[in-house]
Amino acid sequence: MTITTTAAVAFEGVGKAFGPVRAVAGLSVTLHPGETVALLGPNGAGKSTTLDLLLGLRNPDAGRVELFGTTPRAAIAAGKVGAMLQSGGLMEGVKVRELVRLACDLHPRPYPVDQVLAAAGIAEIGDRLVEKLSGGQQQRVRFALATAGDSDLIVLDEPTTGMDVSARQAFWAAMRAQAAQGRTVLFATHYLEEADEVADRVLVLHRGRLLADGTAAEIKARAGARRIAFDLDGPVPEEVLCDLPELRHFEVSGRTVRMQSGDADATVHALYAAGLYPRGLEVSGLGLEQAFIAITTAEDEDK
Ligand SMILES: Nc1ncnc2c1ncn2[C@@H]1O[C@H](COP(=O)(O)OP(=O)(O)OP(=O)(O)O)[C@@H](O)[C@H]1O
Repeated sequence: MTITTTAAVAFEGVGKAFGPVRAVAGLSVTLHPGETVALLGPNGAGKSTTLDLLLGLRNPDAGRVELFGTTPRAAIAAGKVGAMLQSGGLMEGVKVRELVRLACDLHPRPYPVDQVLAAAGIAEIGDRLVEKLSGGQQQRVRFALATAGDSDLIVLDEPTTGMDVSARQAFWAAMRAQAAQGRTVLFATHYLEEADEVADRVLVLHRGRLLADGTAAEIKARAGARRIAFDLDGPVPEEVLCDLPELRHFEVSGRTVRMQSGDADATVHALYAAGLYPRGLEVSGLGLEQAFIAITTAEDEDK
């Protein structure tokens, strides 16, 4: 892979181990300016380690990380990157406005404090002490710190943890406004619906490796499977269901059967051939969440 100076983020063969655990293993990926990218993966997939490497908070054991054609540290020193990390505690004993003002003062190309507070939806709580805020409000303050100036790349590690549904929606509206200004946005999430709704591109990480890279629609298609649901009039003969061709998974609830199949036509045909008469038959594509489970499960079975 050639690293070009136009890439916002370039990982080339990056590895990071903690003792025997390979947190990130041979990761190569390029993010282009203006993309909104979700980094999706289960617990321990390597998302936070990837973001730490990207921000220069850890050094890779192997490979190279570049932001805008330079080292993470240089890019950060130049104010090109705003980050909202999962763990970082907020300074105590200061008011929201004071903390945001400090972040603005530290940024080479700061925005006015009031603008930052308003964009993050915390203008009304500027006079509150940071430690008195709810978890969701603290997340907004972290977001304000990440967007205190004119950065080209915004990195967010599970930014909506602790937010309720309406706070989440408001947060993503603010984030979209940032992306609409041409910034590159990279966020780690467990929430598949967020990746589906917010990101132009989804990177699926599992055991430190990149399992899939594409639009949410491509990831769903890549999982290949279709969802089949129907009711049966009589008792459900699970032994017959087990033998259906291409079946990946099924669950029975009362007389309702839900299954995933690699070839819905073959599975449904075999259902009829086995003498079963499904009622209310529905065949549909997988949601992103099911696609994600299908991809990561297939990977585990290959081991
Ligand atoms: N400082 C560390 N020391 C030892 N092992 C670590 C350290 N940091 C991460 N790991 C391990 O590396 C792997 C990847 O962890 P990482 O935190 O990057 O995953 P994650 O995808 O962010 O998970 P989560 O969604 O739970 O935050 C895990 O197995 C984790 O236990």
